[in-house]
Amino acid sequence: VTTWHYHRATEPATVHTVTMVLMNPVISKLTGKLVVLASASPRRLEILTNVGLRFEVVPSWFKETLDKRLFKTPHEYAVETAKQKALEVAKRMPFKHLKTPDIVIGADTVVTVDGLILEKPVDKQDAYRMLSRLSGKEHSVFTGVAIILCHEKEVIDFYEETKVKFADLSDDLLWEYINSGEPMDKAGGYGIQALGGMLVEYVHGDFLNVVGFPLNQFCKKLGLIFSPPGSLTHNSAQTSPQGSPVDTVPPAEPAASSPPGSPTHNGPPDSQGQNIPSASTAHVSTHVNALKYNVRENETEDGKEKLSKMIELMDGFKASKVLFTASKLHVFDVLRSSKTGELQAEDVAQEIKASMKGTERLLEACVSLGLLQRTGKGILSQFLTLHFLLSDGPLSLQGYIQHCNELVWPLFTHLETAVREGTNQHEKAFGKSSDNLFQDAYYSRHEVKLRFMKAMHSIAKVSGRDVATAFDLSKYKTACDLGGCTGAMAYEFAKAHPGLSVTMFDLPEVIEMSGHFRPHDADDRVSFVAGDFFKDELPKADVYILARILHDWSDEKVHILLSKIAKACNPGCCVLVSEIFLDEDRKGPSRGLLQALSMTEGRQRSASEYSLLLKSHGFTTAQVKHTHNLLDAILCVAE
Ligand SMILES: O=c1[nH]cc([C@@H]2O[C@H](COP(=O)(O)OP(=O)(O)OP(=O)(O)O)[C@@H](O)[C@H]2O)c(=O)[nH]1
Repeated sequence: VTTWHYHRATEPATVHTVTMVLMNPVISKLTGKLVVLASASPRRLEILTNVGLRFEVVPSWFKETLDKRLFKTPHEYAVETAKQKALEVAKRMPFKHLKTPDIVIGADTVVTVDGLILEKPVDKQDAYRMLSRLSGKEHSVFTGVAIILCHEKEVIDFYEETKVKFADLSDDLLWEYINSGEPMDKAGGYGIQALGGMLVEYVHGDFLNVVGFPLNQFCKKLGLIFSPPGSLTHNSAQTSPQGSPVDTVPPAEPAASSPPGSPTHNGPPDSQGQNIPSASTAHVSTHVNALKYNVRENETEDGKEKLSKMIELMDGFKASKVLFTASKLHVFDVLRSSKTGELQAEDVAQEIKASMKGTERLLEACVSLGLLQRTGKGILSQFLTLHFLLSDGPLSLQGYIQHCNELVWPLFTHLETAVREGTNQHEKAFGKSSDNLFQDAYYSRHEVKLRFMKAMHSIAKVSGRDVATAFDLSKYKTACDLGGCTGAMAYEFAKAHPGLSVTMFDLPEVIEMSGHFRPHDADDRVSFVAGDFFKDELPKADVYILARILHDWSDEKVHILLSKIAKACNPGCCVLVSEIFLDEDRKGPSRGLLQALSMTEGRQRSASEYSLLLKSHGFTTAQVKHTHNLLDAILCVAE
């Protein structure tokens, strides 16, 4: 007994010392700072205490009630919840606790299976539902973590995914487990660290992430936050207790000028064989390391990846212009029209009336970008992308490609001024000022209007089916597609919903040209009405469709339009908004954020921003659909 006690008494101390030594470079960065864990989870407390972190616990009051449908992925939901938990504490502390923390850490753990997000069960039945769903299957556990740097007003967030497979579990076993009481405060209804471990066949990934806190990644992030690459202190990277690196600094190599055996930037090996920075070597060698790190960044895998990303970005505009030019010169149409679908470069040059040398270069560039395929010596054939690139055909993007070439490209050449002034550069790009972009620019001249309409038509054709089938509209009889341009979206809705008649409502100058785009098998349930949705009375309908409309307008204008729709709606009627939905943290998709750069008064919004705008006019969000096509969709029902 004595011996046992002796070990119990000394072992933790030994572990503690080693822990402190190993974690010191990362955890010691927090010494003297007020670190707050915004979590009531005893597991998180234990995990962080075990590595020697000193912190206060202030459980968050944030209710985990974010609308899961608004998130494209479960990890975005977990990260956003973690962020909200941490922010709530960061905001509350200066008032309630009369002190401002330096750092607040929030976390949220969820389990995902069969496309569902499982949190903590609300009762035993709920736990049974969760566990029986997990039985015999692999599921993912995501923990989102947010680190708030209160003084810098910065949020660093990340997530970790671990895959866990459950054995086949009998009902008896499940109930026995549920009656133990363990599932109730745990995501997915089990605690892998305790009895729940018996349910598990395998774990792929970070075990502690399942328990509630991805310690390894957290330490890496701390390393990055407090020792950014190239800074004078970042060389203190060591290994975590598990032996994995906790900093991004590549393994130390002796500097070229160092004599063999001389101390590296990490200092001499300590008694455990670990490199601990010594007070005398750390500072000097940091310079060497900082320099070495910068110079050699392109030699690491991570550095190479970043470099190739940079090159891709620098060349991005050339690639776009190759696509625009090949499309404008009808290269893809020419290839399609050849009997075999294959042509020699000289034949293409002749057909498109261009120089041999220039055509060859263009074709080679198209091959390198995956737009065309080379099948033999100098022979090019149509590639899979071709149906998007032809000037006609059901999925032609040509209209949109030419819109990008003729309208968006010139605007982007003035991006610097647009950024400086915060305005659209239409006047600079086209020599004409415009108060109303649609009236003054897009619809001013016949060919410009046609080009613009072709662009809208392309987008509606390519994304229309996914938008039209996003929700069950079978109980509705009539729809009105506001600003529906060529009617392509309206026809898609009519096709997808046999009981629906669709009115396409747009400006008279648009309606007069919509006949050009009428499909040969046009459905007579689609009708066209001319009017201005800001000024004129809206046609009566059960469903109002706003596809690619709201992003063009400020919140103020959106409110004007939505209040008109709300007036026209009876309870139960709905509004379907289809747009690119920004991620809730506005970190993407870049397609939406890049488009915003040439906007005038409009703005890109997230699904929850659209949801809020509609809510203020009495519409409750019923469903959100991320289509993975050009446009997403949200359906909101009038109360
Ligand atoms: O195997 C295990 N899986 C999960 C857990 C614990 O489950 C909860 C997850 O809930 P949440 O992230 O919402 O955190 P809370 O406990 O509610 O605390 P907050 O105050 O941070 O919201 C978490 O406690 C995990 O530790 C487990 O123990 N084992």
